[in-house]
Amino acid sequence: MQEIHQDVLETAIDHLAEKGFFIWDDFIAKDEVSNLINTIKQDKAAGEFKKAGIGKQVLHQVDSSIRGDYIEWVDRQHPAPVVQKFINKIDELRTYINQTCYLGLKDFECHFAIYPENTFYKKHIDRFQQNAHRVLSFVLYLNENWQKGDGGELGIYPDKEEHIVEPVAGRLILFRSEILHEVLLSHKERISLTGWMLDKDMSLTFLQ
Ligand SMILES: O=C(O)CCC(=O)C(=O)O
Ligand SMILES: [Fe+2]
Repeated sequence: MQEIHQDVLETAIDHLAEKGFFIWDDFIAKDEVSNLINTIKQDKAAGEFKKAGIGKQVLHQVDSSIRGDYIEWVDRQHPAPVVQKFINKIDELRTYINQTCYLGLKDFECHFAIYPENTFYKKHIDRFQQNAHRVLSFVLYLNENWQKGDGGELGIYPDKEEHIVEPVAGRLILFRSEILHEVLLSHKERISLTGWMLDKDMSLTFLQ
């Protein structure tokens, strides 16, 4: 491991196994947070964001009564070095989780998300028939100066317990994709980088 401290990795694994989720503050440095925010602003201005839908391919539909965010998928082709750095860190985490938990995580996918004022994402799970390969979900929040009353918290419900997670800049939440969760009504624009670790190499999906 180069970037990530061993202690926090071990704690993350323990929490994932015991509770199903782990909150990781300051996952990236402050200047990286600013760089990602600027990247989102530029990409938004360049028209890279599309209204997010539910379901994949032919079953894809846009329904604002379920989710109101706009997304841009990002991968290693994205030109911003800060995106590459984040992806490398997620990959390092994926490798470590595989070595310790044998989850067989082969790949990941991720997108930037913008929730405009007064939007939300209703209760759902990330692993379902059409997204059967999502094993772990992660969300990096990028809301500088987030304050109580701004809304847009993540509600996460493992075993009927309720946890409310504030979407503060630099915080990453990692959780098992079958856990019920929602984005509560956001009273301000809310930005994040959301992704999934997958038990399948997506470059091979044509074999499906
Ligand atoms: O942004 C969040 O807190 C969660 C987003 C989410 O649940 C999703 O995109 O599937
Ligand atoms: Fe989700």
